[in-house]
This record gives sequence, C-alpha cells and structure tokens, in this order.
Amino acid sequence: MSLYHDAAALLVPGSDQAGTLKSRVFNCKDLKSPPKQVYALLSEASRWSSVLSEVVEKSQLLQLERKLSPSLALLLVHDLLLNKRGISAPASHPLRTSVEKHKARLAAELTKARLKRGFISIEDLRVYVETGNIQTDHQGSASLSHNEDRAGVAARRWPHPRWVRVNTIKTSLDEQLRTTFAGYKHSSSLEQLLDVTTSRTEKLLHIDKHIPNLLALPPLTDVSKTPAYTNGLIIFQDKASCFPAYLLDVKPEDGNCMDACAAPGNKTTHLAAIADQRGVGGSKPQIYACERDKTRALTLQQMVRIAGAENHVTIKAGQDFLRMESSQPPSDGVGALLLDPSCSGSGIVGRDEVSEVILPRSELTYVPQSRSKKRKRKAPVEASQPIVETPVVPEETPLNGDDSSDRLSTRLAALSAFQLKLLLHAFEFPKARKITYSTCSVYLQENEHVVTKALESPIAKKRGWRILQRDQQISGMKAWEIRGNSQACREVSETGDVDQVAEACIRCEKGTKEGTQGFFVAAFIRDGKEQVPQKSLEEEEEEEDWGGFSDGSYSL
Ligand SMILES: C[S@@+](CC[C@H](N)C(=O)[O-])C[C@H]1O[C@@H](n2cnc3c(N)ncnc32)[C@H](O)[C@@H]1O
Repeated sequence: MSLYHDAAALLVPGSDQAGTLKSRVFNCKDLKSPPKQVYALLSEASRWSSVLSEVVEKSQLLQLERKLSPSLALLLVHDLLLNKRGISAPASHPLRTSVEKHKARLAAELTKARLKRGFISIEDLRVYVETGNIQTDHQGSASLSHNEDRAGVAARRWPHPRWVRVNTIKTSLDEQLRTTFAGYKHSSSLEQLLDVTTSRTEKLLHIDKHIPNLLALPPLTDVSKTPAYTNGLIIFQDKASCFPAYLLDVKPEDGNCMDACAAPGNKTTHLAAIADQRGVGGSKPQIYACERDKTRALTLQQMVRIAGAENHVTIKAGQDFLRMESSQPPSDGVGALLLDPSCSGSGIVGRDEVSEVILPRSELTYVPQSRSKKRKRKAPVEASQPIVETPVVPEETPLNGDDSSDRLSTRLAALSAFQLKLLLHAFEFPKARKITYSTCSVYLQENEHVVTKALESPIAKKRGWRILQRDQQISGMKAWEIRGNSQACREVSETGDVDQVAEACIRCEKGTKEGTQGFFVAAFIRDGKEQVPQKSLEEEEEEEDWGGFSDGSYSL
C-alpha cells in the first residue's frame, strides 16, 4: 500500500534529509501517493508517536508480525485506532490484516495509555495531543529518561488555548463580543475553558485579566474562517507575545517608536493598536519596523496592511537594526524601542511542526525457533534502545530538548551574544527612554543573563539605563506572578545586587494553566537628558562584523 510505504520512508529522516517534515514530503520526488495525503498522515502520526509507540510495544505487535517495521506499525496503528476511516487499504490487503487482527489488544493498550495520562476520554487525549502538548512534554523532559517519559511521569500538562487579540485599530472588544463571539458563554476562569470536557460541548470564551482586548478560546476552536479574522479585526497572538508592546506602554510624549526585529509583525501591529488608542490629537507616535530578512519583511507588510496599521507603521524592509546609525534619522527621534530578537524558540508550543518522532522498539533479539528450515537463521539483532529521531533543526524552528548539550550550549552562547549586542545598540539611541527586551525562549542564557549583563554594561551606566521595577510596571504586568530567576541573574552579575532585577523580569511558562507559551520580557528605562556624543560607543569598539542569524524564531 503505497501511502503507508511512502510515509514510512519519510517518518524518520535519513542523514541526507534536512528540513521540516513538510519540506521533506513536498520535496520528495519518489512519492506514489498524493503528497498532501502523505503529509497529513505523517504529521498526525508523529504527534501521536509517543502514545502509539507505547501501544505497539505493549501489544507486542512487532514481535507477532515480524514483517512490520516500527514505522509501518506506527502509521497503521494510527489509522486503525484514530482515523475515522480506518486503514486506507482493501480489506484483504496483507498490511491491513496484519494489524487489524490485533485490534482488540491494541485498543485495550490505547485505553491503558490514555488512563495512565489522566484523560477520561479519547477526545480529551486528542485535544491534548493535537495542540502539541504530548510533544511539548517530551521536549520539556530532557532530563527524564526515555522510559520515564513514555510512562507519563511528567505531570499532566494543560492544553494550550487559542488566544485572540481584538485589533482595536479596526474594531472594539464590545463589538466583537456582540458579533463574532455572539452566542459564546463567558468563562470567568481560564481553567474552566481549558477543561476539554466542558469546552468541547460549549462555545466558551474568557476575557484575559492581564492584557486588554485579549480573549482565550478553547484549544480546538476555529475562528479562522470568520470575516473578523480574514479582515484583520481579530488577530491570533499568544498571550505572552502581547506582553512586550503592552509593557512598553507607549505614550504620545515618547516620540517615535521602533520595533527592531519586527517580522512577522504581531508585536508591531499590537504596538500600533496601542499607539492608535493613546494618540492625542495628531501626535500619534510613528513606528519604524525593521526587518533584516526581506522575505520575512513581506509577511510583515501583509500583516500591517491587514491590521489597518499602515498609517502608524513605516516598514524598513531588509534593514539590519545593528546598522541603523543611532545618531541619524529616523533613529535619533526614537523614544521607545521594542526588541524581540531571534532566539532559540524553546518556549514555543508546537502547533504546526513536529520535531521528534518516537518509534516503537522491536526488542526481541531472536525469532522464535521455527520448525521450517527456511527460517532457521537468527533474526538480525535489533537495538534494544528506543529509536528516537534526531531532528534536523533549521534556524527558524525551535531547538528541542534532544539537541546534544554541546551543540545547545554553543548555540545558546552565540544567541546570547547576539541578543546582548542588539540590546546595547538600542541603549545608544539618543532620545530613547524605554526599551522592552523579549524572547520566546526558556533559557537563562537568552534571558536573565542578557538583561543582567546589559544593565552592568558601560553604556547602560553612562546613559543611565535601569530596569523598570515591578511596582512601576503597567497594571497587568505588575500583577503577573511569574517573575525572573534571581539565581540566574546572580550567575553573571558582577555586583550581586540582583533581587530587584529578577523581580522586574517577567517569565511565562508553557503547559501551565496560565495557557501561555514559554516567554521572557523585561523593560528598561532611563530619565537622563544627556545625548550620546556624535561618535557612538559601538563605533569606538573594534568589533567583528556580526552577520547574525539568517532567520529568527517567531513568537506568534
Ligand atoms: C523573534 S522574530 C520577531 C517576531 C516579531 N517580533 C513578532 O512578534 O511577530 C525575530 C526577527 O528578527 C529578525 N532579525 C534578526 N536579526 C535582525 C537584525 N539585526 N535586524 C533586524 N531584524 C533582525 C529576524 O529575521 C526575525 O524576523
């Protein structure tokens, strides 16, 4: 059956197959089945792989059906148990019969795997898996052994809601509640909304208590076909990703703003919406949106247009922020900067891409003694270790927990140096008084380390930059409970005076009942009136010309 053979060949990439699952499928010239069908099967089965591998192993399917490879078994069992249409093969096809005859045993193992993870129905488990959480569990549990992870040792995680930001440039929260979300029941708690048993049967929404004009919907709610979405009245944006523009808290007296690393543009359009609301008379701040990558700048352009933010935003396509001369226009008139640079993306909750596939083990080393002479030979010894795909990690996709620790620490050191460099460049802008620095990374190196080093840098001291203390932050951010890690600040601090710095930093965790991705943000302020003399510090230093990363992870 070509569909399953095609898919099995691509489930785990060979060392010569780089790129995402999607690109592997659509670039493959040897497929006999439609690529769309192969991709759909692969992405579904990959998401389910940790559960299904357990089912296959416990049922001993691979020992009973020696002709099945681990990949084929995973794909066939997926369709048998989870696809409404079952296995796409004629009823008498040997592949189909080899799995179907074990259906009762496989179904029983799926039930056990579900109950072990604490889900009362298969639909509840489905929501959890399809919102990327099983994958997240595995990535987040790098310190657990493979077996521990399979056994579901990691505590049950909360599914990820669908966050919707009402775009106040084009509409209002009240209007959206009356129109797009008419008929939705309001849930006062996010927890209730994330309880899949309730939210599967009811249209629910929750109005966020930290970020104005932000709504949460149950994980699998699809409003992407509504006119409000297609016309840019509502925008899908994770709650944590709304923190930087909100924390920047722009006011007309701030002058112009700059989004230094802008594409695809969620934070730019959020900033534009806030600027639009705050504009007094004609003095709305102008937002310069820099994006070094010209292709990504096209997405930014499209996003700004759909959001109706063209009057507020000037796009600097192909512009490297580090090459923006701080003392020249437009930089010299910029009072507030939003800095959301490329990062490891380790906080992203994987909705669309599966970076790791867990295959079932076929651990018997001998074929049972056969009476037939033909089958006398020993079967090849198969690895008793689990087969875990080592994912190929393109720069724009999140690193995962399986990355070798050497590779990870080298990459984090490079990212951290790059992020610090961007932040120090922002510190030089002569009229700048406010900066937010954010990443969708959970790593200390990209977060507290960068913030602490920046605060203790000569340019910060010279220009009077300090952290925006928690009690000075805008109400929703002051109220947010998860703060920075003081130990991490201390690790790189020369003064050790870091408790207030950590308290000023804001963190978001993934997989919790707060419903956010992993994220970090801190704000810096300065009141001094001094200007940096013509020659910038950066020019004085003899620094190598940083080429940067060709792409960034997005925090959507
Ligand atoms: C994390 S993404 C930004 C996501 C964006 N803020 C949003 O919310 O949609 C980082 C972006 O910065 C861009 N970038 C990286 N280095 C840059 C630089 N030196 N100057 C300008 N843009 C840069 C990357 O191409 C990438 O598009």
